[in-house]
Amino acid sequence: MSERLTAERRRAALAALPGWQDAEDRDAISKVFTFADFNAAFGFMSRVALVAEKHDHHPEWFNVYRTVSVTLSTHDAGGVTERDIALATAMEAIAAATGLKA
Ligand SMILES: C[C@H](O)[C@H](O)[C@H]1CNC2=NC(N)=NC(=O)C2=N1
Repeated sequence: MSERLTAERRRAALAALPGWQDAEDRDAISKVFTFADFNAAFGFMSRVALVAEKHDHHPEWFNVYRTVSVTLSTHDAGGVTERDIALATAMEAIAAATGLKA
């Protein structure tokens, strides 16, 4: 669970996660979510926070009004692992239920 992904696994995982891409400046994955309004953005963050704490795996994120910019990596592994893919997948499900802007 906490070894860095092979290039092949990483490509396949990203292909299944719309909007997620390799971070520009480090070994991580990132996405900018845009919600309908601040309420939806903060509701998303609140729900994700509960999942993150449960998994003991936490996003780096930055919120401005209705956007939430997220970066995920596994610090101990120095890169992207299945733990990041699992959290990104959970974030997709939560975002879909939270009021994403079309
Ligand atoms: C001690 C604790 O398990 C670690 O610091 C956890 C906490 N949350 C974490 N979150 C993320 N994204 N990466 C980590 O490596 C990480 N490590």
